[in-house]
Amino acid sequence: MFLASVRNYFSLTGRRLIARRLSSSRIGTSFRLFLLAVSCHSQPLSGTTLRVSANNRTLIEAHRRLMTDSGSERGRRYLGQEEAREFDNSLFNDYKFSIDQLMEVAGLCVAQAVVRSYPASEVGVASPRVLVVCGPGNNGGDGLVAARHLLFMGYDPEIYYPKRTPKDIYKILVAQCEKLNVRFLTELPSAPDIDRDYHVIVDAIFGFSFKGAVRSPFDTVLATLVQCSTPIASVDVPSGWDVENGDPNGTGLKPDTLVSLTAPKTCSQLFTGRHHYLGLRMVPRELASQYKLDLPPYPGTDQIVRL
Ligand SMILES: NC(=O)C1=CN([C@@H]2O[C@H](COP(=O)(O)OP(=O)(O)OC[C@H]3O[C@@H](n4cnc5c(N)ncnc54)[C@H](O)[C@@H]3O)[C@@H](O)[C@H]2O)[C@H](O)CC1
Ligand SMILES: [K+]
Repeated sequence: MFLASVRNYFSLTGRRLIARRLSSSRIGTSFRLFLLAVSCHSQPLSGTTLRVSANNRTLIEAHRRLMTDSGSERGRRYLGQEEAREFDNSLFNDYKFSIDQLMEVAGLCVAQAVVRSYPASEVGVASPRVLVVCGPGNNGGDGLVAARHLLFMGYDPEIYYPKRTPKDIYKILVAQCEKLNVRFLTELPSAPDIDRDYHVIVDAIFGFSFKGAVRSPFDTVLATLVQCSTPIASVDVPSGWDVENGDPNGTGLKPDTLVSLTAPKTCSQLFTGRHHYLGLRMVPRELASQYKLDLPPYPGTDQIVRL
């Protein structure tokens, strides 16, 4: 009865990964996963009368154990925060890729994922309106590139970029967008205005270097975006999520689409949105095998693959 209710809840909320595990595993594991799921959702369990009175420490520990146990879901290996940084450094230092090259492909992948998830034919307008919210680091840079490609793909992007890091790479990306008449907003619209004016939000705020509590001005930015019902497409990591532990307090974004870059980060196992893609098809075979990455093959000449 207990497990049946839990299964019912997960099927209702579309938690496919966890539900799959719940139905196939031992009670101990099931209970652990149940704790994990509750820890990810502060809202009451709709449609059930379940109540769990475990303290946060227990939940976080359960969550951490899940992360450790399931690092190789379907033979794929996820990158933790430190590994993602090392992996990145190796692409730069050992393989001599430049940040401009990687960011260009990353942004192109994000634009492709947005168009694939929200095609104009389904959105119902010729040029779907996209709000691209950019953070201060390279995740934000991916967003600037994505906005430019979305424009060339016939979409209508606008950018909110409140904290501009004064580095040439970002200045050039901004200048390109400005020259192409992509509008930069000086203020983030309210959630109702976003829902009225945009069809998709691209979350390019934080990626794999995010750490600790969200600092200003992004605390208020996230607080607004979580209230939106417009679908969110997150770049690499849903903003507000811990790169490894996800969103145990339920305060981060809840994207509908996630575009993991190079390899999925550990927290992506907790993603429950409809579309999960892998992009940045520039991982050398030797590096993949060094990190024991079993990445899915990309179809044909595609830059993204659905996970
Ligand atoms: N090889 C690859 O996979 C590539 C990935 N790319 C993208 O780059 C990001 C990682 O970029 P990085 O600059 O290292 O970090 P972030 O963009 O995640 O953010 C750093 C930025 O954010 C600030 N910050 C960190 N924590 C907080 C906080 N709690 N509150 C407020 N601000 C915070 C920090 O100070 C920095 O300013 C990766 O995810 C991909 O999206 C590259 O584009 C290509 C190569
Ligand atoms: K992000």
